[in-house]
Order: sequence, then structure tokens, then C-alpha cells
Amino acid sequence: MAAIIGDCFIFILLCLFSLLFYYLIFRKPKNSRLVAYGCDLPPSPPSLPIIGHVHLLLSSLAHKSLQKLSSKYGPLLYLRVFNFPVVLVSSASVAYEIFKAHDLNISSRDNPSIDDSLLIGSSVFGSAPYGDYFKFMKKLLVTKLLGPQALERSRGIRADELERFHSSLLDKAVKKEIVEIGKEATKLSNNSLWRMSIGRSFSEKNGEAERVRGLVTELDGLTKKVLFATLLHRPLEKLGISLFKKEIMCVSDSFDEVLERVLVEHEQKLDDHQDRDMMDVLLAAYGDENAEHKISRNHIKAFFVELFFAGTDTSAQSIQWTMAEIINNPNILKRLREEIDSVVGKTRLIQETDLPKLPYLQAVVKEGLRLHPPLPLFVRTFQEGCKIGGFYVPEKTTLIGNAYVMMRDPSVWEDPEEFKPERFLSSSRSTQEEERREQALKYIPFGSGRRGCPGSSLGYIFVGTAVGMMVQCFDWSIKGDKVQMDEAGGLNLSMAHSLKCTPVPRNRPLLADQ
Ligand code: HEM
Repeated sequence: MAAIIGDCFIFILLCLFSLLFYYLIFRKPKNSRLVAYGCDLPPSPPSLPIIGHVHLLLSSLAHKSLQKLSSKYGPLLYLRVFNFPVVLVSSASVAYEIFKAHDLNISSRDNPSIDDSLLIGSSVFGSAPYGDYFKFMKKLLVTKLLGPQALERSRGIRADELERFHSSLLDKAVKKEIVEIGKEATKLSNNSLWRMSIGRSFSEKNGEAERVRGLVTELDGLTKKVLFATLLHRPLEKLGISLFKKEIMCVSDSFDEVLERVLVEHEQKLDDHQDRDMMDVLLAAYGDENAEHKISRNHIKAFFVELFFAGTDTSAQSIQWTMAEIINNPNILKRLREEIDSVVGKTRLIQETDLPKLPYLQAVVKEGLRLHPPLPLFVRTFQEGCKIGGFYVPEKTTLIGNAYVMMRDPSVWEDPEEFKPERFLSSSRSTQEEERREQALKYIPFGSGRRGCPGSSLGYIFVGTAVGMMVQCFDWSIKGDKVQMDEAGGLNLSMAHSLKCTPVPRNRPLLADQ
């Protein structure tokens, strides 16, 4: 063990010396573009020699340490990862300016690339530059999976999965077992997404489903390392170092194995399929010499990894956080229940078509996402130099937007730390499109612009129906008076103590029907 620590230490020292060497030899004089733009770089807080602000960006609750930084030094800051520029944005007004005037400029993410990896690299949709490949995949994603018509077609699948979720909770309630809400919610979003995109879910019986969910969790655990690799990849790339390659390739290979099986299964049935799912369409494009965009097998697999990573845990975390808030606020639970009982009644399960008639439930979901955005930071790259807030931002600067801070900004939100769904019921909406957009940017759990989340409607459905069903059908008892709401370290905002509670069935007539 001591030898490993010693090796690591020597390795880090070597890296630092090489970087120092690089920094001293290749450091550019003050950017000449500054003069052309006639303005200076954004303010920069004190930094450490050589490494700059790396330690702040990589702290365990990065969104919180960046929150401290912005509250002390301002909403637009210039940071350094060694000699590479990062701009940190922490206010809605600066974010608005960026998305309004520079959306195209920030529509790519300059992530590190490990050849053949399905997790990071050029085949990954979320890392793809804003170009032909991205546009081709996005069009497919909207028409086959996430757009309004596609969601309408797949409604039955989600209704089925919601019923399965309900039965599983009921079973646990009868046995008086404790439920881990996050785990159950992951099953719901994961099964629904697989069935919606490849026509089947993985079997619970032979442990296949558990294994696939485990891979998404492993991927989740890697996010911090991927952020680390992303922030450091430009200095390290020059030294030929690829961070965490072994761990990343290990998870990537396991995904590869699962997805190759599904691909082969689809290839065998391709000719018989009448109603083609997303994988069929991608396979057809893969085999078509004249396809609008030529894609590889790796592109297809990487696309599915991204989809499940982006869609499963985000929705499950939101369900968990929102339920925790509801359990901690009995008045909100009471009001929510009254609304659901009056609109849905007590003899059938809530459905997603009920959601538009349940404004308070929608407000509760939005408030959950405001206080606990599953992705508190969004990361992009400025492709070209530009002027923001009167300051110059050089080309290839990494943009980090702190959505967590923007959605708790006391100058914009009343009682920002409190769970108050009513704030989303007020009808203070402006009719002016511009003002509406600016208003919207104060609320950005799904990011914004061309690279904003394409799954927001599905996300609202997952969270709204799951939370609605749990409130409609069960009372929830917990150990102690209150659920602990501490945040866990990591790139995704998860609960430090996962929500565990016991369901107690509520609606007798509904139970009798099931
Ligand atoms: C409550 C649930 C969800 C939340 C809070 C969420 C949030 C986000 C955020 C913050 C981003 C980055 C946006 C940016 O950079 O501006 C993102 C990207 C993305 N999300 Fe979601 N998401 C959710 C559910 C989903 C679902 C259900 C899917 C689809 C199955 C999905 C697919 C994606 C994809 C593919 C991207 C990458 C988009 C791109 O690079 O252009 N998300 N999401």
C-alpha cells in the first residue's frame, strides 16, 4: 500500500514538474486579442501557483465550493486549470446574455477522448461537436423517442411500468418492508427507457436487469473522474497522459458486451420489424451506404450509454429528492393529495394524461428540481473568443454554469432555500417572448439552448407520475422526525443518505382493483 502511495506521489510530482516546464516554456504572453476586444479578462480570484484553481473545481461538492467563490468574487469569474482558461458563470443575467448572444458559440463540449470508449470520446453524443453527426442523432432522438408524438406513442409502456412500480411498493407495504426510493425509481426510469428505445427491458429473473442498472451506477461513480479528466485533459494530452483510462475502459467494455448482444438480436429481426424502434433505425443507418450520416457500431452503442446515463439517474434522483421534501413538509403532502384525489379520484391510478390537470403537482416537481437539480453544473466550451458582461473570454475557454447557485439566487428567488411549490403557481408570466426567456433562465434544471436537455418532457413525466402515484396510494413512515437532506459529493447531486421509508397503503378501493 505504502509503495502504491509512494508511486502515486512520484507520478504526481513528475506531472507537476512537466507541467511547470511546459508552463514556463510555452506560456503565451498576455492574449493579444484582449487589445482587439478593448476589454480585460473577467475578474479572477486568488489562485495557487502552477495549478491555478484546480483544487476548487475538484472539491467534493464542487457546486458548493464554486458557490462560495462566486458569492465572494462575483457572478462571472475567470479561473485557470494550469494555464487553460475556465469561465465560471453563477447568475441568471450573465447566463441569459451568453445563451442569447453566444448559444452557437457554446454549443460544443470539448471533452477528453479515449478511442473506442463508449463513455467519453468522439462517438459520444453529448461530447459530439455541434455539427452534422450531432444534428442527425438529435433529429432521430426527437422523432423516435423524446418529441411529443414519440412520447404519445410510448405512453402505454410508461403506464405499464408505473403499474409495476405500484405493485412492487404494494408488495413491500404488505410485507412491511423498507423501500429505497432511489432504487425503485431507477428501475422505473431504466425499464421504461429500455422498452421505449429497444422494445424490451432486461430480465429481472436472471440478474440481467440488475447488472445493467449496476453499470449505470458505476458510470455515475465515474462522473467525478470524468470531470477531472475533462478539466485536465488539455494539459495532460500534451504530455500523452490519458487519465483514468483503465477504469473508464472497464465500464465501457461491460456496456459494450451488453449492447453488442442487443444489436445482434435486433439485426436478426431487422427485416420482420414493422414498427421500428430507435435501435432498428440506427442499424438501418449503419448499414446504409447512402445514409444522411454514416455512423459506426460504436456510435450506436455510445448513444445508448449516453441515453441511459442522461435519463435514468437524473430522473431517479429527482424523484427521490422531491419525495424527501414532501415527507418533510406534511402541509404540502396534504394539499397535493387533495388535488390528486379530486382530479384522479380514489379508484384508479394516476396517469400521465392527468398531469396537465394537476398544477400543484407540477409546481411540486418544479420546486424539487429547482432546489435539487440532478446536474448542478453544466459544462460547455467557447469555440471562439467573445465579449461577455464587458469582459473578454478567449477562444477554447471552458464554460462552467452553476445552475444550483442560479436557482438559489436570493436576488431572484424569494426564500430561495425553502421548499415552496406555490412560487410556480403565480401567474406573473410575461407575454413578451424576450422577457419570458430571461425569466426562464432563472430556472435551468435542464440547461438551455441548442445543447439543453432534449429529455425534459420525459423527465417531467417520470417525476410527476412517480411522485403522484406515491402520494396518491401510500402514506410514508420514516425513521426519526425528518428525512436528512445532506448532499453527497459527486458530479450528480445525490442524497448523502438515500431515502428509505415504509409504505402504508392508503386507498382501499384502488387496492381491491389491482
Ligand atoms: C429530471 C430529469 C432530467 C434532468 C434534470 C436533466 C438535466 C440535463 C441537463 C442539465 C443537461 C445538460 C444541459 C446543458 O448543457 O445545457 C442534460 C443533457 C442531456 N439530457 Fe437530460 N435531464 C433529465 C432527463 C433526461 C432524460 C429522461 C433523457 C432522455 C432519455 C435525457 C437526455 C439528455 C441528453 C441526451 C443530454 C445531452 C444533450 C446534448 O448534449 O445536446 N435527459 N440533461
